[in-house]
Amino acid sequence: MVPKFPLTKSLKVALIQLKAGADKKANLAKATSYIDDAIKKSTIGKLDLVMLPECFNSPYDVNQFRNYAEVIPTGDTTKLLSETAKKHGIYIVGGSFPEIDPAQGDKIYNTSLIFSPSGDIIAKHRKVHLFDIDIQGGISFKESTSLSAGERATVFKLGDFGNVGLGICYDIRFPELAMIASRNPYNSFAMFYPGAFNTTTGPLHWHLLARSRAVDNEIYTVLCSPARSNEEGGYPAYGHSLVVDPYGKIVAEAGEGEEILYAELDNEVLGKARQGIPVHYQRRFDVYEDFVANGSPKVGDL
Ligand SMILES: NC(=O)CCC(=O)C(=O)O
Repeated sequence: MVPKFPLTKSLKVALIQLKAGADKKANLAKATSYIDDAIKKSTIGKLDLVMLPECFNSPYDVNQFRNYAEVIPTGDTTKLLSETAKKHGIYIVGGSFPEIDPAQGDKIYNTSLIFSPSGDIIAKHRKVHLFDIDIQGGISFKESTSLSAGERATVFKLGDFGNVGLGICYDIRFPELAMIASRNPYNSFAMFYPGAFNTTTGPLHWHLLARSRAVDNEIYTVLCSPARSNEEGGYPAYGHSLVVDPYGKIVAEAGEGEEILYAELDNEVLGKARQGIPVHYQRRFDVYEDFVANGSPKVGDL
């Protein structure tokens, strides 16, 4: 008998691995056209959710974020994603895009929005850990030169399916966000990460991190990347959008180009993983602290 676990029914998803260019209008048109196509051509039956990658409406470039930034909820990107979710009656994980917040002195954030099938925003996550790295002979990137960091973890209710945690790309390197989302009282069944790893760090850690967060927490991890760009001087996104199950097994993986990736998050698999290998219930909080229940992590959805 499979006990009752946090994913109440299977969730059918499509991940849109697309390449964004300099023209914002064209990026938005491409995203909606891919969403329409994903729904029309679904190979797994009726979809519940469609996900976009990190920075899908702009180049991934610290010098460009301010030029593409929009106020939420009045900006074009928010309006378009809301209309698209409503038109199709589907959840949308709106990748991420640069947000400008006039209430915070015009600070810019790397922000992800989740839309319900009626077009309402049900969650908003501002990237908590900014991507500041410098690998000799590899890649240097410093998001903090133009972006500000979010101040809280994000967990939201995905209708009847259950709870989900949300992070953006570099956030996946910090196990705490997934740990917070998967433990009581949040008890999420998945972490969603729009993310743009690159050709240096992707081969090193993309799969390892997705599988680690999945197996540590016995949850699904869902990572949606931009397609690889071969433009001179552009950010070399890794591609390989990925869905990993609670055993740490890859259930779907994209290549490097533009692609729609379909996957089903199976509630029975999640139940069986937790039943068969019950680490989820064997933690020794008498030996080490349950920092999620006893501490007070900052968690929100909007
Ligand atoms: N967009 C990002 O946060 C990139 C993160 C990344 O590539 C990494 O290695 O971490």
